[in-house]
Amino acid sequence: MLEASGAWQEWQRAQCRAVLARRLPVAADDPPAEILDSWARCLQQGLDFERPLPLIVVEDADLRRRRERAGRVRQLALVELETLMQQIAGSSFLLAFADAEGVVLDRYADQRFVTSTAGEGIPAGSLWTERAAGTNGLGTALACGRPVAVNGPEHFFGQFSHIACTAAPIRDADGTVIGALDASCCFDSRQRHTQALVQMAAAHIENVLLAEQRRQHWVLALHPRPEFVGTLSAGLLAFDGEGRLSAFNGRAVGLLSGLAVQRGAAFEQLFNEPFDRFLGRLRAEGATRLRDAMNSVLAVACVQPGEPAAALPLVGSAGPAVVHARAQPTPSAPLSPEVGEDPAVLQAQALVAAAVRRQLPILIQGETGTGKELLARHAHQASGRSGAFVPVNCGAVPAELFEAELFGYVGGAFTGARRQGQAGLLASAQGGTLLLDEVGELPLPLQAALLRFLDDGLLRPVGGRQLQAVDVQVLAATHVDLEAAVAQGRFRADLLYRLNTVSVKLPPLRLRSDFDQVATRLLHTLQPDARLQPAALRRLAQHGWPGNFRELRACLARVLLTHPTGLIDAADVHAVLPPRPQASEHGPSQLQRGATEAVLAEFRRCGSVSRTARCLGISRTTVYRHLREAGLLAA
Ligand SMILES: Nc1ncnc2c1ncn2[C@@H]1O[C@H](COP(=O)(O)OP(=O)(O)OP(=O)(O)O)[C@@H](O)[C@H]1O
Repeated sequence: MLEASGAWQEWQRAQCRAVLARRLPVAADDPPAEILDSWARCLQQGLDFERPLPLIVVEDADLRRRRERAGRVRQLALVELETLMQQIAGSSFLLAFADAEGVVLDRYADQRFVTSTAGEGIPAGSLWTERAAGTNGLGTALACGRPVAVNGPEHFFGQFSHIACTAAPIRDADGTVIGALDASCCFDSRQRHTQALVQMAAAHIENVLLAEQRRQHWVLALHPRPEFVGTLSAGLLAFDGEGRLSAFNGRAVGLLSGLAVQRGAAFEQLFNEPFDRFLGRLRAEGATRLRDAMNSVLAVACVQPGEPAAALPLVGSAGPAVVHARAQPTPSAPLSPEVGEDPAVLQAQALVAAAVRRQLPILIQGETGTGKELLARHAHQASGRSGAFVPVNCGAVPAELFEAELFGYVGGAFTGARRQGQAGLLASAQGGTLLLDEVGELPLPLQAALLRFLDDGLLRPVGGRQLQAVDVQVLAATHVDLEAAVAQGRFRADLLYRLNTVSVKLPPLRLRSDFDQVATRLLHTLQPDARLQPAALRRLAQHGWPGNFRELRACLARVLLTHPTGLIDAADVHAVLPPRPQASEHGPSQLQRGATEAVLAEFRRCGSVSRTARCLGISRTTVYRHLREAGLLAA
């Protein structure tokens, strides 16, 4: 916050509230602190909410000079912008790279956005400092040195209140801000994931710059788990020949929190070992572990002075000898055509693909049957990992057997165990991906064991003493609100924060914008020559679909049974749909109630859980859940 007197702060907040109240139809809460700080800076610089400033665009010659001066960071930014283009394809957006002075040097835009008024308003050469354009993504990220999102009315000038921007500054190895990336789109079509993608892109550029600019130093990549050493979650630290810290990235500060991560710090201030001894170990045995000064063990990969920067796993293609061999991800896995064209779904798909390439844990949320497992399979494919995809339903395995199932057991570990013991699911996912489906159902003691595994990547088979390191990409899926489960003490907060490093939410069928396409495609997989009349599609779209894709498939299969000719009209659809509440645009609790009522109606009609599950195309667990919610079964 700015240094300011209480009266000035009060006046400034009153101004902000007054302006927001005018811009928003309903009373708004205070905007986030970084927005208030930015508005305060704008007011201090003499800007007036009521008097927008004309856009400043630098001359062509100046733009050329700036592009030349930006050099390497611009080269890297252009590569990242191209990748981002593919990742957020389908939504209407503009991506920009600006220099440290806030001048847009390059922009990539979706055709729809570039020809809109908003898109035309952000040309190459335009100046976006707060002084020139008030609070905005690029200007505010550059001013505060942190990633920011500026949504619609949070822009200082009302003329930008139809735009949402998310921007992240880029720092060089000295920690100086040398540019920023931004993604802007129309406020109404903003996507929550864009912010994470922009931040990951900026972090990647910073890592490459650090490795390149400290080529003559020892560059270490660290993480508590070995398989994360080659990902964006790793901390990077560069040490000169004397063992003095010369550069580090933001993740390193987080991983070594509590220690003096600052330029000039001695290796020994951060680690429990003299620098020379560590180098000796590195030469002799290719050291892969280090203890920090708080005695935590970290996996480490190291690039020696003079080695090409690309030797560092997360900045180039060739891995150094000291890191585990790891399957190289495919650069951009093709999108599965089955998934659909809904922008939120495409966005989720792009985000998981980007996250697995960096081996980050992902939490996939969505109602039952929305395609969470399908998305997880896509993520596995996109990771390029050579091991197996192993899905496990945490609600289906009895709690007392689950630990053995997941971690494996040694012979004679418990009554009924096989004599020779058995490897667990985690071991079967070695080099591949484990999907923990219905992770909210994981019993509390197992949550602790899973957390321990996520922290150190070591398998502890039940009844055994030997630890085994495995390299597994962990994905989790859930249809329940895990934050609420945490509040109720049913789920560990620390585990949730590990699992949801990246989190995506799949929309239910009733809210998908591509409903007609997915229904038609699903019908064709059942009977290629079948056709849905437009009125039949409309009737289908009115239904609430508590079982989402499973229910839709079961319904289409029923229609085809009675209409083998395959030309389906609204009455045919109506005949196989149970009476139930219509799709609603209201809040989730009402939708949830609608789904429970629909399951209850079907249960009353057919009288058994199994038949209800079959008719609706949902699992029996889901039917039981709704019956519990309706009070028909004990919780
Ligand atoms: N976009 C889609 N188009 C057609 N079928 C789909 C689509 N998404 C999912 N399905 C199908 O719907 C069924 C349920 O999908 P999936 O198992 O991935 O959902 P889920 O969200 O994991 O369900 P649950 O929460 O009950 O485990 C599967 O048969 C899957 O093939």
